[in-house]
Amino acid sequence: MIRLEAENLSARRGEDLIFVNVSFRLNAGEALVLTGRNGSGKSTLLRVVAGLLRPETGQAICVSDAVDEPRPAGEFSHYLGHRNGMKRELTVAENLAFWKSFLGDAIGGIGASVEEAAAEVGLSGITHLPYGYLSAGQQRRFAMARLLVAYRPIWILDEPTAALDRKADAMFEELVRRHRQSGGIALAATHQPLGMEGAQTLEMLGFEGVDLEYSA
Ligand SMILES: Nc1ncnc2c1ncn2[C@@H]1O[C@H](COP(=O)(O)OP(=O)(O)OP(=O)(O)O)[C@@H](O)[C@H]1O
Repeated sequence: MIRLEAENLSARRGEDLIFVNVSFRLNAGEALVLTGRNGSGKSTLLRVVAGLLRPETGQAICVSDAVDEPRPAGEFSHYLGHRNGMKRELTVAENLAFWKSFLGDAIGGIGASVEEAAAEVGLSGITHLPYGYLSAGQQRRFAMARLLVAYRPIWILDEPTAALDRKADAMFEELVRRHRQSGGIALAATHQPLGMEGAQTLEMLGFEGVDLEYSA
């Protein structure tokens, strides 16, 4: 079992403090949806929790039965941002194999094979193609398959289904639902339902104020 704890996070971009005093706690199977207007700091907060940006104050940690001491949350996290993070000239299989070995499995689980992950995102049989040959929707689906090839209990998702069709939305919603059912945690900035039933919400208020409405 794992738990994600964010304590007193604040972050700066350039000169500006984007948010302050953000704290939340998510247990295994739980989810948090970030809302707020454009520029309010949703992406920034997700990147801080993922360990991609250094917070100005505070920390995001993962507490796991499998490790003695709390670890930075980023070590247990997948981050799916706006970019797909795949090389166009490599095949899908090469891209996913790269991520599988680069990310490795976090303690507590084992990632799917490349072909299993392709099947999960509904795209079996085309992993031999160069990534750049695929449609935008297919490319996005394979970016989602990255979440499956390496085991990470925390999924950090920045508008993951923007520009996807309804069927792909439903597919991804199901992946997130299953991830949570097996004890995973999901953290997302999204306007879609995304398998986030029962999620907590956190409204980012940006510069307008430092108080954050936090509702369970
Ligand atoms: N690399 C950067 N350098 C300086 N400022 C930045 C940088 N990236 C983002 N910002 C600023 O930080 C603020 C928060 O941006 P962020 O992308 O976190 O917002 P958001 O809530 O995710 O917005 P959106 O809904 O448009 O995706 C914005 O004012 C933005 O201009």
